[in-house]
Amino acid sequence: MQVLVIGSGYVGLVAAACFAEAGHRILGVDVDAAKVATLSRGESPIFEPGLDELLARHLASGALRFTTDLKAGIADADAAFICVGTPQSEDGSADMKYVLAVAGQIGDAMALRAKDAKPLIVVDKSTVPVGTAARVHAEIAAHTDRAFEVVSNPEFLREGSAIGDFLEPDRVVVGCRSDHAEAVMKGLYQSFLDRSGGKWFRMDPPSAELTKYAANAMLALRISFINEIANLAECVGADVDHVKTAIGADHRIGPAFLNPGPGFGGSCFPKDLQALLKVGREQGHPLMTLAATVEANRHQKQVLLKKVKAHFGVQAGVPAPLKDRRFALWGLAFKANTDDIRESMALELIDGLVNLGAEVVVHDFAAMEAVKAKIGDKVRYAESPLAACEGADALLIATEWSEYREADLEAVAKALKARRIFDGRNLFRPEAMQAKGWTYHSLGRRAVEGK
Ligand SMILES: NC(=O)c1ccc[n+]([C@@H]2O[C@H](COP(=O)([O-])OP(=O)(O)OC[C@H]3O[C@@H](n4cnc5c(N)ncnc54)[C@H](O)[C@@H]3O)[C@@H](O)[C@H]2O)c1
Ligand SMILES: O=c1ccn([C@@H]2O[C@H](COP(=O)(O)OP(=O)(O)O[C@H]3O[C@H](CO)[C@@H](O)[C@H](O)[C@H]3O)[C@@H](O)[C@H]2O)c(=O)[nH]1
Repeated sequence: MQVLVIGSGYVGLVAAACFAEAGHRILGVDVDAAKVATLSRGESPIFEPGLDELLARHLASGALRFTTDLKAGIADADAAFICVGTPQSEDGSADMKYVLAVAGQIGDAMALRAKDAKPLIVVDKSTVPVGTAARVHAEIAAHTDRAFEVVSNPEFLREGSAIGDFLEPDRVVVGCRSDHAEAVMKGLYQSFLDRSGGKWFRMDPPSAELTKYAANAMLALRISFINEIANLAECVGADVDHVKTAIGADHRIGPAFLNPGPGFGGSCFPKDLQALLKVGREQGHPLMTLAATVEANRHQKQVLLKKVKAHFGVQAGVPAPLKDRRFALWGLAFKANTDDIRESMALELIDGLVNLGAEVVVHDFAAMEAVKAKIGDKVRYAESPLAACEGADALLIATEWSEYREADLEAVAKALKARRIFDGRNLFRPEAMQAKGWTYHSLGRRAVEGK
């Protein structure tokens, strides 16, 4: 099949590369000429494991090309995927300006299609509020009388494991109203489902649109829930590792997405939750569990800083109480295996420490450049995890890169001023740390004090 993929960000690039992998001919489109030039040279503008290889292979074979001009591929396209951003507006709602702009551009370009061409399947893959398929339809129809149908096909990939998620999906959700649209979508996805054993769900477009928000809301709710249980576990002397393993063994609950952390971040949960809350308010149906999820996460993003403040005896009203302290911070990305720092808790932690007068030396395996561009010399940047620890009063861990878990802690201890770790990802067990003389604070397990 011939496919236009409009928007070459995390979702568009992964979709383009994976559809090419499935044997389709893909034209990736982006308004950002610099990004298109980078991609056309075979370089990926984002860090996503496995993406570089797929891009290189399919650019070389000619199955995948990039352009700034969507007209270049519209005449022969079977489907056109909209994968542009839907950022949060000031009132919390999803900003639809990029999606509707693309709809207008598709409408204009439709004149290049033959009058008797099969209907173009316009696929909305961006995360959008219920009713968007109808809005996109109206926008395109205002520009053309050529045949088309708008389909909602929400994307569930996670950054950091996006290629695997796309090639082997748990499920594909397609909101459409015709068998022709369903057949085109099956043609694109069937080989992935054959490989993963994933499920195919055809439904109406509004249900597909709501499914995306409901999935993210449920996942975020689980995280806020386990974070609250972790915080409570500390108060009552329980260990959240035992609790999460035991509740996760109930097949109705399941073990995934029950890891306490320093507050969820990223480009999706925070904005999608706000967008769904806004829809609830507009409908006169406030979503109470979701509001609590967001509030619990706001609190959670402060938990690690609170532990640091308590340990170092920071008192309210004392100016720059940490002015003689230096902290090493491992992890800047909102989670491991990505360079994305959108809504990363690490940035809030840096703000909190710097406001208290502390010096912060940071390390990350992929997100250093993004942080440098955002906050410049507010912190110092270390070339290695060990270098970050040199002369620091404590090590703070915000992102669960596996290399951190496997670090040589004896070398870390030599670099630090004291054996002291505040771990926002529970990378180590408290007993093991205590046996080696560490002061070790983590989430939902007892804190241990070294000698
Ligand atoms: N990032 C994720 O993990 C993820 C996962 C599932 C769904 N989503 C959703 O997918 C959508 C895209 O997210 P993303 O993270 O890929 O965004 P992104 O910001 O990384 O990429 C969007 C791209 O669209 C381009 N663009 C904007 N207007 C354009 C136009 N008129 N024509 C062509 N290109 C245009 C931008 O230049 C940019 O490269 C959002 O709605 C998001 O919520 C994201
Ligand atoms: O047990 C867990 C799992 C995740 N997180 C945090 O939750 C956030 C989101 O993580 P994750 O969901 O893995 O990353 P995203 O790439 O943001 O993916 C989410 O958002 C995407 C965009 O909508 C969806 O497509 C995905 O299905 C959905 O998982 C991150 O801060 C994680 O550190 C935890 O704290 N504990």
